Amino acid sequence: MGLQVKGVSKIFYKHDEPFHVFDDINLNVETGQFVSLLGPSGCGKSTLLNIIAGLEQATKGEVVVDGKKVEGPGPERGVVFQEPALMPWLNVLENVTFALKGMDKAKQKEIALQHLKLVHLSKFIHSYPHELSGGMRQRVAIARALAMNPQVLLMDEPFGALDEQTRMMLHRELSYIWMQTKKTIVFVTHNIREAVQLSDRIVLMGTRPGRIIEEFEVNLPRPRQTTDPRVAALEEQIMELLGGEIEKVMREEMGDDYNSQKAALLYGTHRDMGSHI
Ligand SMILES: Nc1ncnc2c1ncn2[C@@H]1O[C@H](COP(=O)(O)OP(=O)(O)OP(=O)(O)O)[C@@H](O)[C@H]1O
Repeated sequence: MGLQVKGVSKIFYKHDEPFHVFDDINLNVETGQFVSLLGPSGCGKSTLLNIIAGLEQATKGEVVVDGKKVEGPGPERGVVFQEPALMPWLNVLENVTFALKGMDKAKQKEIALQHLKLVHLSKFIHSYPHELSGGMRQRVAIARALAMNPQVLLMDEPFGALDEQTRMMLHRELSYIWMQTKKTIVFVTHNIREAVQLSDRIVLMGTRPGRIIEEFEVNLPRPRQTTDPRVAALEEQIMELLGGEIEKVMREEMGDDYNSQKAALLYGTHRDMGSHI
């Protein structure tokens, strides 16, 4: 199931003043594609994802999923957020079956177990969220979203709060799940390495005003190795493009305190200094 973002603009009102997040965003995501929205803080990635999810309304334009205009959330679009939002009083299995309410109980259990197996949590179905690591909790959230069998999975920095090792492990798991399930995935991140590891296509967003600056097709075999010179070259190319955008955000946030050399040291805005934006 593909989706189209057609001429979407968003204005928020802050203290009665209009704030233009972005204007006239156009994006076409094909069925089964893994597309990352990558850009600096505040460029509107989450807002765009929320509009696709139907959790936020576009000020102008529309989103069309499988030929139908999005008017609100729908079962064909599953969402995974940075915080897994599990119910602490339910165990892992119940957290997933809860999402399948209305279905026959035995069927609920069968589907939940099948998806918990997919994220390698079969041994933990009776554990409670507080007994799990952050990575495991996020895998439950992914299983819960997939159990509802959405054709489109919308992910908003799902691994943003996890340590590097867990994040890398989940990258491999998500790639595997994507290959197994053939879902269409839209994935928000501000991490260049993550976008390059996972995506078929990277949509680079800039800020002030929010817009799409560039798109990259990533035709590299999976799993992608960071040591692969083609991976490194693409990361470098993206960092080059985004350096100016990040500086723009920092200048705005820091005002007179902004100093480009210090910013490079502190936040790695210089092109040789890391891939995290
Ligand atoms: N409900 C809201 N009301 C007012 N302003 C908002 C609201 N939601 C987001 N914004 C503003 O819209 C802009 C875009 O926010 P958004 O969260 O979409 O950016 P982002 O690119 O996802 O950033 P980050 O990577 O930091 O999460 C920001 O300036 C933010 O302050």
